Amino acid sequence: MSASPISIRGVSKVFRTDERELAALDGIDFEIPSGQFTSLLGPSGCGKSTLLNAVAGFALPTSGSIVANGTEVTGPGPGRGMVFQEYALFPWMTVEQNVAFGLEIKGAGKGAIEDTVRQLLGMLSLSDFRKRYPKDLSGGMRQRVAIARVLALDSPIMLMDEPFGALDALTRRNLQDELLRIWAELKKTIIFVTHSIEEAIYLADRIVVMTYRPGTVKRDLMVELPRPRDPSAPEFNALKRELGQLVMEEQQRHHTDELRLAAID
Ligand SMILES: Nc1ncnc2c1ncn2[C@@H]1O[C@H](COP(=O)(O)OP(=O)(O)OP(=O)(O)O)[C@@H](O)[C@H]1O
Repeated sequence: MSASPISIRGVSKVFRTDERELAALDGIDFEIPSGQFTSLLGPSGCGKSTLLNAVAGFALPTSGSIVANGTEVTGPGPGRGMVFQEYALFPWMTVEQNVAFGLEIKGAGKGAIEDTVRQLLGMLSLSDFRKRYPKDLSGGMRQRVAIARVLALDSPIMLMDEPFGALDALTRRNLQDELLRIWAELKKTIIFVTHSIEEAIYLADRIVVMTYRPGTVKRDLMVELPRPRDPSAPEFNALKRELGQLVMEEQQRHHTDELRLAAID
């Protein structure tokens, strides 16, 4: 694999509706090296999901280009797996059927599918739940299945859009720890969208802070704290304050913009 499995080059995105044009992203430009855990951080409306969807190939940029695994992104592809906040599981399938689904579509053999599913269910502590249906699982368990399902495809790139946003604090921390363990073991390149500053610092090698509309890169910094990270450590809190200031500036712009739009309506 090349040193930069993801290159984002001059990416802009404009949404056009009948009434107006909305510039969601403007001139985003950065490279993500292999195996890096990058977090996109920013308040609501700064284009985090839009950028992630562009890398996934779900909604392409208006201008600029994205190269993933050496190939220009022109649509979704097996080299990039996506985990959403909403679990996106098939409700009529059991846990093991959900995890096996992508492998069946790929045409993998029965034995290979069984081996992979067994290994992933073990890795995510889901073995005892393999015959259950999503409705009989907690939110945290469902999100484990969603992660296992993406891992089954063996994509070198994992894209995660606020995957733990709907979970309670304890479950969230458990899954963050699991994700770090899996990331270290499988050496995935991850882009993780969050609006939680603490989550970004806890997880990421690198944090890209985005500006409110149009989304641009406001700050791009490496998190040098050793792992496992301690959210009560002074260095952790110093970084939290620094990032909090940056995010708050953008939140303020969001607020001002909303007031301006309300005045126009
Ligand atoms: N399909 C669309 N059509 C029109 N506008 C859109 C569309 N998708 C997103 N937008 C707008 O683009 C901007 C960026 O949205 P996006 O969802 O990427 O932000 P975000 O940072 O991920 O926010 P959140 O954390 O709330 O999901 C927002 O103003 C949003 O309303």
